[in-house]
Amino acid sequence: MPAKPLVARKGGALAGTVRVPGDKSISHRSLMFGALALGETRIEGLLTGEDVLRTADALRALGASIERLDDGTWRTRGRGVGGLAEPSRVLDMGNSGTAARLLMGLVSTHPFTSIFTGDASLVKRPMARVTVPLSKMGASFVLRSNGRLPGAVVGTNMPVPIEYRLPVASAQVKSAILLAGLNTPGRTTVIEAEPTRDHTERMLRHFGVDVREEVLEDGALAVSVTGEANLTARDLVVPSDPSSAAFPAVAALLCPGSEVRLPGVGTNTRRTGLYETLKEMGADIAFQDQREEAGEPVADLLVRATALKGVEVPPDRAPSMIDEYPILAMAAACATGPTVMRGIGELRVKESDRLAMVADGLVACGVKVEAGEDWMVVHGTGKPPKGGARIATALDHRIAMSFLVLGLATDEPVGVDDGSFIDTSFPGFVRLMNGLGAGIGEG
Ligand SMILES: O=C(O)C1=C[C@@H](OP(=O)(O)O)[C@@H](O)[C@H](O)C1
Ligand SMILES: C=C(OP(=O)(O)O)C(=O)O
Repeated sequence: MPAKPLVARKGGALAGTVRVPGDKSISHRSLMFGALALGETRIEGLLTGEDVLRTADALRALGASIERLDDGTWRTRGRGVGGLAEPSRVLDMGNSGTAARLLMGLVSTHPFTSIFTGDASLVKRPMARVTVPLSKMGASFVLRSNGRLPGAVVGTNMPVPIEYRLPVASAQVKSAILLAGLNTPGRTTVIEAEPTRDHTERMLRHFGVDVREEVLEDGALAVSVTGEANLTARDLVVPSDPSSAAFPAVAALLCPGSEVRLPGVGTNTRRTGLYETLKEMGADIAFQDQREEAGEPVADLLVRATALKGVEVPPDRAPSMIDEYPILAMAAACATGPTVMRGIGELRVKESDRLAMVADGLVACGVKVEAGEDWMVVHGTGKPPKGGARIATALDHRIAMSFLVLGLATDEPVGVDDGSFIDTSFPGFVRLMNGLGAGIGEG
């Protein structure tokens, strides 16, 4: 893919109503569970970002039927739990950690071999976090010596259920194990000390699977599925992605006079830590017409420009806003006083080392930042920083979008070296932002 440099310039207020694309986490799972269900599943609002298209392609290689219909909805015809077939080609998961880790879980309890790879970002990300528990269930793995892809999954024909306590807060690891557990006799349990996004659990229930949750004595949550489960095809509606909505929302907060409405955004509390934090910073954000669609809560967001103040983000909030720290840091850079973020070491193993990329990029824009292994403090001065930098994005969509949002508020423009990866999670980002009045262009 050729690099696509983009630049954001300060303009007037942002105004209007825009629907941001479907939730990425829910979209991946819609296709995966549709591929496991018996019967036909219709999916409305599926994200057609590159990451989700990789999942669709891999599931086709595993024998599922997945089609996009003329009306924009998607239809899957599943193979039943345990019914996937050995792929005759390498499964290239592109930029997507979620696709790679969840599908590695899924195929690990199917008796065949699959080979996984990814792009220059994905092949740097740790995979032992899934291969360790999945090995305990009986699968074998051949990864590079540093525990990275490319690698092969040799699925087991005699899977054993496990009880596994997550060493890192990760919905991807939890979901990989639960997916493996679907084709495993007996009960597979994942214990999480800090609750992570629960889209897998909610969607499995929507498809008729008995998912149990129990709070343990130490406060941890045990989530379990009983295997050799049957998924019954059910229609799905994918809400707009709160992680994508964060970009126009923060842009509206930072550009004086703005008022932006974002309808149908997912408001699952395991995802809304950013919004809670922004409200603590004083943000004028209203959640209107709160309702439920296909097992997930949604609301219309109304965001008005606000002068923000720095806050200390509680570390136990990190799982509910893990992808939102880059955009929070942009808001923090314009706020009055320091914003303290702790317990964010996981940012170092995302599409890029997001902690370093955010800190370096903000410094280049004239912001004072302190950072350590798993923490960062952004010192805002109460007005937008000077800007005037070109930011390296290292194949990371959220770094690109975050700095473009900052550039809408800074005196001098902010550019990114490559915006092409924005399409992995937020196709149409530039058009949508410019439709609200933003000035993002090529260059
Ligand atoms: O389960 C998911 O859909 C995701 C979980 C998170 O990753 P981790 O599980 O690695 O924290 C998040 O960063 C990612 O964007 C999507
Ligand atoms: C971390 C992310 O995604 P993934 O892990 O699926 O690559 C993200 O979208 O910010």
